[in-house]
Amino acid sequence: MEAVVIYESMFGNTAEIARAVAEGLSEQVAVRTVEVSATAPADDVLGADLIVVGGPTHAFGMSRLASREEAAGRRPGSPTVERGIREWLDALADDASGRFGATFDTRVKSVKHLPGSAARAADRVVRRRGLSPADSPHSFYVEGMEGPLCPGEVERAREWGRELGRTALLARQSLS
Ligand SMILES: Cc1cc2nc3c(=O)[nH]c(=O)nc-3n(C[C@H](O)[C@H](O)[C@H](O)COP(=O)(O)O)c2cc1C
Repeated sequence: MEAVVIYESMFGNTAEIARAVAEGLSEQVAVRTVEVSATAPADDVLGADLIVVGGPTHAFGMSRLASREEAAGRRPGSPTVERGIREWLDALADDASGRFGATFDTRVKSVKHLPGSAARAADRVVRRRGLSPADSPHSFYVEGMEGPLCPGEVERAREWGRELGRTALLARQSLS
């Protein structure tokens, strides 16, 4: 069983969560962690049974080029990522169907009551692509617009990774 964690991150918070999720997963399954702009979706998911996708919440949903440019403007030297998880999912072929999928995001704790979440938006696309959800979309919280992560979130992400690994393994065993 192999998992791949695909992530997008402008300020490093989602990257840290992605690494923690991968750490948790690695207790159960083989795992690769891939930054979203690094390669093409078809190569990223090759051989993966579980695809975990995460990114920052921008303007109540997944980032767009304009919101990534706005983020980059806040922190000189940060990358203007041409491709975020929205574009990555758009380019993911329908033949990824039949695998397990899970989504996560980071977002600001003080506006926790607001409905917008990149993870939920990504989850809708993942389902449309025919992946079977391994869990509900998960949010991890940052203190302010640029972070840092709230206390305990890295540990929570590691635990979620463990759970995902267990769920995906059990689901695959029950299918075979
Ligand atoms: C342009 C922009 C729009 C944002 N919109 C939201 C939002 O709608 N809701 C929210 O909770 N956080 C919002 N944020 C805060 C981001 O979620 C936060 O920057 C992100 O979690 C940090 O992740 P990263 O370090 O991986 O980039 C926004 C940030 C930026 C730069």
